[in-house]
Amino acid sequence: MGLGPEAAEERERPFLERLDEPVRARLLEMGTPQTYESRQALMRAGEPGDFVMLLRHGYVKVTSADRMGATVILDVGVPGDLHGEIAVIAGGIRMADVVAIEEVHVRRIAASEFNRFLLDHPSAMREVLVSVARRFVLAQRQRTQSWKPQAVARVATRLDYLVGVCGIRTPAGWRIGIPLSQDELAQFIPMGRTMVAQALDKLRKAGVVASSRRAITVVDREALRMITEKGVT
Ligand SMILES: Nc1ncnc2c1ncn2[C@@H]1O[C@@H]2COP(=O)(O)O[C@H]2[C@H]1O
Repeated sequence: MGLGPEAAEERERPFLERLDEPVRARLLEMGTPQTYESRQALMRAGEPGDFVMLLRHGYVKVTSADRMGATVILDVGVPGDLHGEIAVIAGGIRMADVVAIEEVHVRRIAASEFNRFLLDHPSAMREVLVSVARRFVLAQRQRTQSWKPQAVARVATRLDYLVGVCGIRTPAGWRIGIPLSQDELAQFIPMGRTMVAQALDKLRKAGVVASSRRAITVVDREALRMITEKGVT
């Protein structure tokens, strides 16, 4: 997938899926399995990075606090994603919290073991680099989009991204697979909750999305993508 400016705001397939079979099998033998309950932190900002986590089942959110102390969701993580690589590679502290959205199963791999694995498998090293580069590109895009004046266009952009990450095809359209609350959706855009509710209402009335308390379905993705560019009134 290209990373050009006109590319949709999508990310690569999860890290694990991008590895060749023998390398993937080797990685899956490493570390120890662990389970986290919904809302439990897998790792916390500021802690030393002495392990990485390979997500095997369930969704997580990567969160940080803005200058006023409000929580911002930087991204969501899906099965196959790798977390904690930044502090492990840079040898520093965690840059964000990673929190379970539902019950999650991971493999926790010690930093020393993971670093050895990367040296032994240059193709995996490259894929870690791809993940980090991709996050960098998305963060830059998000930052430049935060001044998009149209609230509806900003909400539409994030919904389109979520469809790319965890969309489930249903007869009614693309259901967003991650059970995000309205507060979490607001933290992900990021935008005030009331503005998000108003934007969702406009999208609903335009026949682009259908939503209930924790489930959003993108009924018309083409129209959603048009709105990410032009907005609606
Ligand atoms: N903007 C981001 N998007 C996606 N994942 C992130 C982002 N920032 C941090 N992470 C992940 O969250 C982890 C927190 O611990 P690390 O800093 O070790 O490594 C980080 C990445 O794996």
